[in-house]
Amino acid sequence: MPSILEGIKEPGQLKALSLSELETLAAELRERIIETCAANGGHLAPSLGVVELTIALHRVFDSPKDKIVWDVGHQAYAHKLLTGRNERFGTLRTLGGISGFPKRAESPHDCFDVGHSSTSISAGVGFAVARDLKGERNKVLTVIGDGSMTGGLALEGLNHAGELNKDLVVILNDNEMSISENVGALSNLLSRTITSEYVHRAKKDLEAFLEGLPMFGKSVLKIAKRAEESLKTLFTPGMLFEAFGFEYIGPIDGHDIGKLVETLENVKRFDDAVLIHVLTKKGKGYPAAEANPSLFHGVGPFDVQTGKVHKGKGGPASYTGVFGEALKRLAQDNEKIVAITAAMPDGTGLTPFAKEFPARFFDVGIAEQHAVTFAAGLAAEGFRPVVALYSSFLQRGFDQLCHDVCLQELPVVFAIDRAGVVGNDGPTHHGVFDLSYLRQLPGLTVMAPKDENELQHMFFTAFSLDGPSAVRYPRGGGLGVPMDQILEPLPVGKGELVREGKDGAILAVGTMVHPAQQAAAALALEGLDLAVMNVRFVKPLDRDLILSLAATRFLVTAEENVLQGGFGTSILELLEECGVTGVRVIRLGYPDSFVEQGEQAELKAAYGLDAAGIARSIREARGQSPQELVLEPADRPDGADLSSRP
Ligand SMILES: Cc1ncc(C[n+]2csc(CCOP(=O)(O)OP(=O)(O)O)c2C)c(N)n1
Ligand SMILES: CC(=O)[C@@H](O)[C@H](O)COP(=O)(O)O
Ligand SMILES: [Mg+2]
Repeated sequence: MPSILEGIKEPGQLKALSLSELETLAAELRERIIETCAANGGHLAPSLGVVELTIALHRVFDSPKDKIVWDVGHQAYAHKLLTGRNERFGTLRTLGGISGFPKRAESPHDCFDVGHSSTSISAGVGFAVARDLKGERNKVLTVIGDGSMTGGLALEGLNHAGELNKDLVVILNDNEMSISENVGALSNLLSRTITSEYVHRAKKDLEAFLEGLPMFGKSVLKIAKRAEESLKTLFTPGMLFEAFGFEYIGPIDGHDIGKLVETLENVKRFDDAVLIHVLTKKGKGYPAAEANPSLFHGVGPFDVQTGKVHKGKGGPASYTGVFGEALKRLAQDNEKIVAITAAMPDGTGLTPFAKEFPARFFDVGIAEQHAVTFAAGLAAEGFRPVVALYSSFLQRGFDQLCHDVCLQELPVVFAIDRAGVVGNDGPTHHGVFDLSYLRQLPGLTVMAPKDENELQHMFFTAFSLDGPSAVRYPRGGGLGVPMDQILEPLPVGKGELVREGKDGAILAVGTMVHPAQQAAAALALEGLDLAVMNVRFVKPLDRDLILSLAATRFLVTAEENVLQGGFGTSILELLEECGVTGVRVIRLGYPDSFVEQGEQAELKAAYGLDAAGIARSIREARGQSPQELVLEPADRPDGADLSSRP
């Protein structure tokens, strides 16, 4: 017998289902989500937590006329399955497949593209105001997690929405988790257990205070005891959201479809700003994910039966891990070093530091802007903060980087992880803009390591500088190079010539150095003798070395960044500035379009940023016919004996 899910081609069909059929559908959705994430990896725990909520939303409202705006969008798998994408769901997060996030281009039911957090309320206010200006009638519903609610943008949205008091429903999906445990005062307020602890503590403090006053006796203590109930009422999330101008409903059980449907039916009739506080369990329905929601937040392929995540090939330590270890070592010698993350202690490799130096570690929640300015304040008082963020999330903190750090020349170190393409998370998460937005900032030193050993020296260098600095490095494993035990500062603004050559030079940044060496080795066999420079410092540039290489009259720049305003552009600027003419410059990088999702290697190959692609571009530029590039096993990072065709 076909499952209920197989029969759902569009969400309107949910209206005909009974409560028990909806419950069966919830189980089928979970099964489909689990099997797909087990094969492809994905945001399993967030999506499992909102299965009932998603069913209820589609049962009560009429998408796409009614707008359902997901925050982050990593929890929208059930939404995708109920809106005509069940058959293609097996392609989730793969090249050319279904996106892991809502995407307008993918379905009319995805009304807003997303991937970064805390955008839903602002977007929802936009939808609501647009609706009213156009004189249309539809509901606007935003679904935001407790973690995403800690982002400043969400609070800006709430602030505006409450004042406008438009017909807007904000659903707060409170699972008491961000990727790791949620943090911050707001999270404490939302938390059911901590709320009651807080009330208890407040009561105890009041009692202690009153006992200390001789003129008050036991009778006042009795009053204080009675005050406990009033305190409970006082310290509720409702109070906060009502202060923002929202009607507060909840908290309600987010796994009770009947209750959710009933609540949403009631809310459908309101035309004010309403906030529904829904309590859910992250990972609901899959024991391994319930037990370890952080691991299963965004998980790689795993075994469904055992819940064991498949190990990769083993391989070298990740750049992230090397950063974390190097930072610990540096912090042992320098007590002024403090570390800051915006809700990603594991992802940025700061967890070991946090364990060793709990008082010097700060998780500020999903608050990149605050993270950067907070670091600036610390630096102004003589501390040496490192702000560890993913490249694409640092985009949020650009003004703070410019205005609060660089303008004041404060020695804040930026550990910019996930630079370059990140893989299956796709365009919202690729870190392909940072070189462009970093290199324009006066006084900022910008480094990119060719391997994980150089990464640790770069952090040593960064902490030895008097001004701001950034080290950008990719997602995933290093090259497996030997690691120096003694860390040393690199000469600032000096590159490294890793291969000599008289016919031209490849100027390669970070992850591009190794493939550039491979390409140069292959082209040497064809009679083309190219030098390779490990750029190391995108800012300040090693002008002398670059100008000496320009004497060959053929320069190729290679970077994992968009070509617009990136490293290659800086070379054109340098040549123009120095009046150097007659040099052919080929710039390799990502184009002026958003890079799609796919495996990192697939994407690099597709954009000509692997060894084969670099060699191909060089041959084409020199008018040579395409040839097969054969890589020697020793040239490959994994040592595998493979050939790549350009
Ligand atoms: C601006 C930004 N910073 C960081 C992230 C990484 N990130 C993705 S989901 C997430 C936690 C979200 O928590 P919550 O909103 O409570 O959703 P849950 O996963 O608990 O359902 C974080 C930190 C992001 N997507 N966007
Ligand atoms: C949704 C989100 O932004 C994060 O969960 C992100 O997917 C994490 O990616 P990494 O696996 O690179 O840490
Ligand atoms: Mg949460």
